[in-house]
Amino acid sequence: MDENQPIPQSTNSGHTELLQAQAKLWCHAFRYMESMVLKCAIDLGIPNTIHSNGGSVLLPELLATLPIAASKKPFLSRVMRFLTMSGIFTEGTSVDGTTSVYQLTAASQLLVDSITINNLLPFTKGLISQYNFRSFLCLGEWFQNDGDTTPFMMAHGIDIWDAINRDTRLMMNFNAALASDSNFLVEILIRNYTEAFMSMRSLVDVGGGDGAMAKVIAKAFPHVKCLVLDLPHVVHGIPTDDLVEYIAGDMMDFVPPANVVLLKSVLHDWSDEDCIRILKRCREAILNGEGKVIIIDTVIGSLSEEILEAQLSMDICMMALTTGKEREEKEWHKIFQKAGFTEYKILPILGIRSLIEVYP
Ligand SMILES: C[S@@+](CC[C@H](N)C(=O)[O-])C[C@H]1O[C@@H](n2cnc3c(N)ncnc32)[C@H](O)[C@@H]1O
Ligand SMILES: C/C=C\c1ccc(O)c(OC)c1
Repeated sequence: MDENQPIPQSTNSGHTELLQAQAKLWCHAFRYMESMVLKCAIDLGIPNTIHSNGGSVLLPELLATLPIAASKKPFLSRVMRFLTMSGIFTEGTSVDGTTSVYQLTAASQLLVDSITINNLLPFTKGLISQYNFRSFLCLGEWFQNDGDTTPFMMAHGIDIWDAINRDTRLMMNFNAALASDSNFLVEILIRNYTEAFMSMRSLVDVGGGDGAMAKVIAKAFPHVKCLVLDLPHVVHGIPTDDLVEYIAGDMMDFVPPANVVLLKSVLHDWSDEDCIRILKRCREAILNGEGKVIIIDTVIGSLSEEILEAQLSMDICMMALTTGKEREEKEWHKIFQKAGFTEYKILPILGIRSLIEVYP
């Protein structure tokens, strides 16, 4: 056969569309393979290995470096082929034409653990954790249930915040996951939102976790007094820090006073009623009514298909794990009004997320 001839497709069977629909169905039902095989690559340390090898690795080098059993070596190229198809790696042929050479893509560069900046490995691991998978398996049953529960609670017997409270490992992984996301976004913020930081006097990061974002802000803008409010078991596990002050408390009851009140990835964990309650506390915290609330969360809608898919996927994730949701602008507008705020401005400067300034 002539090597340059494409393999003939079944074009005249009269069943092309039907067979394409079958392929679509296989792909859809198999979408979790993208998660599972990515998890496999992370477990084996493949992104780190390619990075430490100078960004490019030959298959035999990869096989020699990774912790894999001799009998499993013939299987690795299939994992790499799959992840190349889904945009995690690129695959080419070595100069001498005898073997494959793999490189990182922009996406897998974010999974390199040795880089402290732009390292989304902890967050990605969090997304593909067993806690999540088990919750998603309960989604159908949850819909048939009238009780006041979440798929996470059905799977694990307790809600996500209690689970984090009881399981130290989960708390460390969860805090590290969110901290990596915050570190990623705050670097973009200090470059693109500089003037706003310059004019701040004090900032309280409500539900600020281990203080990752507050610490970067305090370092970049030393004139801003930074506070972090989180639940007692989160705050008590954190070593004290000269840059930020940690306050243990419940944001439903009290938010310490500040010029700017920050809520990142917090409101999407909660129902509209809970968000209104949290926002009322935040509004009361703004010193002399001079300042604002800054929300970093998703406003559903994007011209980028990939960003929209990420937003709607995180919405399902919030449905499975929490009592929250991702919101469209009109839903945000309603809760701001009900919490007593007058105006807001959406700055779509953070990809999947937006920065929303809300004025008292
Ligand atoms: C999704 S995490 C976001 C963490 C951080 N803002 C970030 O984006 O990196 C939600 C945070 O809210 C905290 N939280 C949950 N309930 C809270 C409450 N009632 N009062 C204060 N913090 C709370 C959790 O402990 C957790 O750190
Ligand atoms: C790490 C995986 C899950 C997760 C859970 C709750 C959140 O609010 C969240 O915000 C981005 C992510």
